[in-house]
Amino acid sequence: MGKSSKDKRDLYYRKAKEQGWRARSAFKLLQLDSQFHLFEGVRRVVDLCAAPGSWSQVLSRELHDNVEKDVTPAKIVSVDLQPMAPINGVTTLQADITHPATLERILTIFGGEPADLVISDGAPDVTGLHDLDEYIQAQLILAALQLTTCLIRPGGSFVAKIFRGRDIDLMYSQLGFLFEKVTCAKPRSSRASSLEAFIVCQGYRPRPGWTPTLSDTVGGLKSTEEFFEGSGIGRDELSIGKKLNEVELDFEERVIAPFVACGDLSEYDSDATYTLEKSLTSVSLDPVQSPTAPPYKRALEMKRNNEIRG
Ligand SMILES: C[S@@+](CC[C@H](N)C(=O)[O-])C[C@H]1O[C@@H](n2cnc3c(N)ncnc32)[C@H](O)[C@@H]1O
Repeated sequence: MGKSSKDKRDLYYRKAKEQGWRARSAFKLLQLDSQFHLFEGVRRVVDLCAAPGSWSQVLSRELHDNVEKDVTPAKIVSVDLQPMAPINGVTTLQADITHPATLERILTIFGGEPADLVISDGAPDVTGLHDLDEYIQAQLILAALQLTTCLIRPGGSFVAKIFRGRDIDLMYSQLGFLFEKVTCAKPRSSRASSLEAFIVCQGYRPRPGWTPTLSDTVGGLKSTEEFFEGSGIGRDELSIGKKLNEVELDFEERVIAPFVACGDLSEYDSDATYTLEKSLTSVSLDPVQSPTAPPYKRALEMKRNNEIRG
């Protein structure tokens, strides 16, 4: 389907074309970096769910092409189910982030050294069934987080796209067990009408003695409880965000991540009213053909068992 005239009017879409970015999402990462200085001191970085590759282009420019002559460029690994055209200084992997072998492939490229930064702009195909879409998106974030905890060094950072839904306070509180600082950021280039935002998690600090591990079955993510097993964090503590969501509490008692807007407002195109990214618009429920096959499989099972509505 061709671009509508509304798409063409979008400022960031036009700017991306002019500046040679593969997608307008490049500006989201640039604006997040200008707010949070994500790239400072980064030697190894992973871009999860990276196709078509505008975030990887940003990483390539900032951490490879533009570094001083006497500085060794960072190692950049980009992962997506879709093939990606090559980018200077970037190793691309066509792989599923929910597959345990993907972790080994990344670590091999890093020579067994941990990453300083993991970013994830993951989005599954939407089905239009709200509960199903929310479930699959949550699974993708959980997959990115589980992979990240097996990959990053203490003190490292994790950035991921989220859609601010019902259980978001729960996620913030769980991330609070893993990182010193968790912020929810909405870059100016992210359409105002969209629920999209980014969690910026800084200062990874796993509990002493806890070694995070992935499930060894394909697409078989660990549940949050299984994942945190052995960390000393109890089930009650893990569900505290949810509990707090269910009752009206005084504002200070709720676990709320600071919310910041970033980027320069002056050029913001208020005309852009649509909410879905290009990659979110196709619909596929085929568990084999779908780019997010493992989560879909589980989601379809859940739908069959009437565990979710829609
Ligand atoms: C919004 S796009 C990413 C855009 C990218 N950040 C950029 O700047 O060009 C979302 C991507 O998530 C990928 N994706 C979805 N599920 C995935 C999975 N299980 N493993 C790897 N990639 C996945 C899709 O293939 C899609 O390319």
